[in-house]
Amino acid sequence: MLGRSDLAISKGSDEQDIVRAATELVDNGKWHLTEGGVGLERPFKFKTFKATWAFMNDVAEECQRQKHHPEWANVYSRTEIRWTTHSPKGMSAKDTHMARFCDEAAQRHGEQYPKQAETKTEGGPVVEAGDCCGHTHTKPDGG
Ligand SMILES: C[C@H](O)[C@H](O)[C@H]1CNC2=NC(N)=NC(=O)C2=N1
Repeated sequence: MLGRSDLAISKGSDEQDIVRAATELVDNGKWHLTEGGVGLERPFKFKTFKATWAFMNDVAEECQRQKHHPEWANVYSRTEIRWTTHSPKGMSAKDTHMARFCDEAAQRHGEQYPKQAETKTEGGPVVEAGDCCGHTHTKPDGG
């Protein structure tokens, strides 16, 4: 259970709603709080680059509807997504909404579960090239 003091909440937000939603996403979900509790982030992995891109496209369409953009990175079949509100700075209902949207969209696109060691991220949405350029794929586009 997260408390009010774990989060930096964007001014003008319903604080109880944010604490409740963030608790659900972190304690009962796969998201991590970013530094200072200003946002939520987590890595996603899919079977192919094509599936990853399709997922990111769905997220991008919802971003347009919500007028809210992510901080994200993509390498091959992985994407790392962070939701935080820049103005007013902190976590807002748009961030918790988008995190939930990502969970649902990822399921639709056949999310693969990252290994435990890969679920913790430090310092930003940067994904190591990792398995994208190894010897496991023979097709040039990897899938
Ligand atoms: C006018 C427009 O709604 C604002 O600039 C929005 C756009 N998207 C945004 N996205 C994020 N993540 N934070 C913001 O503060 C933000 N502001």
